[in-house]
Amino acid sequence: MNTQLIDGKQIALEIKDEQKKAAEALSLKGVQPGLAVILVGDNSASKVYVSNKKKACEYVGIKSFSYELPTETSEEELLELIHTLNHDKCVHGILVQLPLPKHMDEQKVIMAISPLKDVDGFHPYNVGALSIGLNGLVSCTPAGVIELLKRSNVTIQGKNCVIIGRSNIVGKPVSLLLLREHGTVTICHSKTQNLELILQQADIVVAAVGIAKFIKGHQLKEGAVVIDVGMNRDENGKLCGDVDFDSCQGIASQITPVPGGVGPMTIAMLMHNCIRATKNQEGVN
Ligand SMILES: NC(=O)C1=CN([C@@H]2O[C@H](COP(=O)(O)OP(=O)(O)OC[C@H]3O[C@@H](n4cnc5c(N)ncnc54)[C@H](OP(=O)(O)O)[C@@H]3O)[C@@H](O)[C@H]2O)C=CC1
Ligand SMILES: Nc1nc(=O)c2c([nH]1)NC[C@@H]1CN(c3ccc(C(=O)N[C@@H](CCC(=O)O)C(=O)O)cc3)C=[N+]21
Repeated sequence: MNTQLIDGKQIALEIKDEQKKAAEALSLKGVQPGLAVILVGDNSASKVYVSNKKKACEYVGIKSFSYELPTETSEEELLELIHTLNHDKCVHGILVQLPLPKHMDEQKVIMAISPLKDVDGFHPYNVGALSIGLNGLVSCTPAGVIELLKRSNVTIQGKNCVIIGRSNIVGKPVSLLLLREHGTVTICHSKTQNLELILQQADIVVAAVGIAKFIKGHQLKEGAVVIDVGMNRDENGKLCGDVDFDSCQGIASQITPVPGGVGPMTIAMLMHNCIRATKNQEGVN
């Protein structure tokens, strides 16, 4: 079997180009999309993501408003800032980079964001909308996984989809989206028994475990499509996924690399969500 690479960087670029066109069309109507990104504390990984998001905004034509707050910021101050941004007409999207410092209640902070501006799709309103099939804002990484599959001509309907991981930000929403696309969905987690047996049945595998090279090629069914959400460091400090990429060669039919797979799609879908949120709030198409 000849294993094909799913080029997330390239597909993300296509999506950013589509959003750039949409932003130009909005500009002709006198509308400039705006995204506020809030970073609390100085997590170095978070800083990289935040700077990637700013670059993407510049490329697409979204005005970005950046707030870098010290670790000691109180929860009340952060809630106050979110409140102000909720009412700011120039801001159509609000993203609070996670994780937050330990003294803050993440759920409380997320719930303070207006669901209309919740471009991360983390607010319970948007999570609920997804679970009952309403058209809310969908979380960026899960939405990116679906776009990768669709744009690589992978059929989801009727296929056995195995998701490894059940977190609120990846595993669970990916499962709901695959179900919405008529996949037959199995969600695995740390208490799952016989993971190997389940994996052998999978036509589509989505790995969101957070363990470097957790899944090996010999565990897959011949021809499986593999989407690797993981972002880990290997023993040499090199960025790697949850899937042992090399051992999947010749077994998987298609696979995403890390880096260059799901990561760039997360940013592209954030741009997509910002444009959508802007259109909704401005009442334009
Ligand atoms: N590319 C991107 O844009 C993004 C990448 N990521 C990356 O994706 C990965 C997952 O992230 P996230 O969902 O936040 O991680 P979490 O740590 O929140 O969740 C990990 C999930 O994996 C499950 N798990 C852990 N060990 C095993 C095991 N031995 N067998 C089966 N399941 C197991 C856990 O099960 P249980 O629930 O039982 O504990 C849990 O549901 C990370 O590497 C993260 O860095 C995350 C977000 C965005
Ligand atoms: N509120 C919030 N929303 C998020 O969407 C969010 C978050 N918090 N906290 C952290 C995670 C992680 N995340 C990534 C974004 C881009 C890449 C990305 O661009 N990755 C590149 C490589 C980047 C590098 O070289 O380090 C790639 O995979 O090719 C990865 C991971 C968004 N997250």
